[in-house]
Amino acid sequence: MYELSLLCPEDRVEALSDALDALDALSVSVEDADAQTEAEQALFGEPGMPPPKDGWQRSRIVALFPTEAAAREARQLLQVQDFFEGCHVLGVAPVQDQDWVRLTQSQFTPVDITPDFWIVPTWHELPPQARTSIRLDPGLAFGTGTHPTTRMCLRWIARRGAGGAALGKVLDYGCGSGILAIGAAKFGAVDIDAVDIDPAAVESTRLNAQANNVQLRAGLPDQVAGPYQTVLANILATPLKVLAPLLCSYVAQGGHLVLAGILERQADELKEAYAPWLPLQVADSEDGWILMTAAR
Ligand SMILES: C[S@@+](CC[C@H](N)C(=O)[O-])C[C@H]1O[C@@H](n2cnc3c(N)ncnc32)[C@H](O)[C@@H]1O
Repeated sequence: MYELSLLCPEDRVEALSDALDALDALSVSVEDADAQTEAEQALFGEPGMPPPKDGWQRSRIVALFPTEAAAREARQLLQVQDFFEGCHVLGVAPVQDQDWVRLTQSQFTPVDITPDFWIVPTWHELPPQARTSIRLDPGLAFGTGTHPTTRMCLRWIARRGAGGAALGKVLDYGCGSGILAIGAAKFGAVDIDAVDIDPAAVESTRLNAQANNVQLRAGLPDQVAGPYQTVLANILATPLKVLAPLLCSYVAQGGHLVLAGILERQADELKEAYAPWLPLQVADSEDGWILMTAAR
């Protein structure tokens, strides 16, 4: 296979990508041409905040073609179009044949949450020390066990569950892949709701629960039926602040609220936002992220 690489300004990305699709490119990918340089700019802000930028200043577009002739023909056709003004051809080059499945799989290896609790992709053997495990492959929804926010929530679940304290009825609010809900089931919870605003996450949670022989109810947030002994929410600081009264109202007497997706510097604003309902405390930290918990 051959790849045609182009450099273009922000306002040409869509036209060029559409044209490459129309020219039967097998795939088209768009990258920040200034990534890892002084000129790199943030593109996404937190949900609820204005995005810092609509698109990258300069993008590198890479289109894959089955033959060199097809890649060169696409280059020639594009160069004479009006919308190509301001764009540049970086080159046409062969792509090394690789075992892409093996390459992708090699990037996802078993992850330890505690010495004996592991997240393991289905194509890997279970590590011998994994007394408890979640089988999970990377998919459309967030939550593979590698992100510090997910890991801290799982550690909290494992500590509490392994310590003999019942997790009781559990709510995983913003379930993504369902990893926290499945983790709670692995540590003894039997009555579990897992909800997300993203239908793809709900579907992913259902499939991952099935693959792990776990019973839970996955759905949209309107299916929440509290109160719960354990409320888990790994979202981000801004939505967590907006959700404060709602999430606190779901926590049963004697229950626990566990929040992640919060940066160290955001601890005070979260404490303040939750103070009318529950006294949040920092319970764990990893790589600049913190876990905040409260008991009712
Ligand atoms: C960071 S992911 C966490 C996924 C998983 N629970 C974990 O810990 O890895 C956050 C999830 O929250 C969902 N989400 C964001 N805002 C939400 C809201 N207001 N209500 C419910 N879910 C929300 C997103 O769709 C996403 O799947």
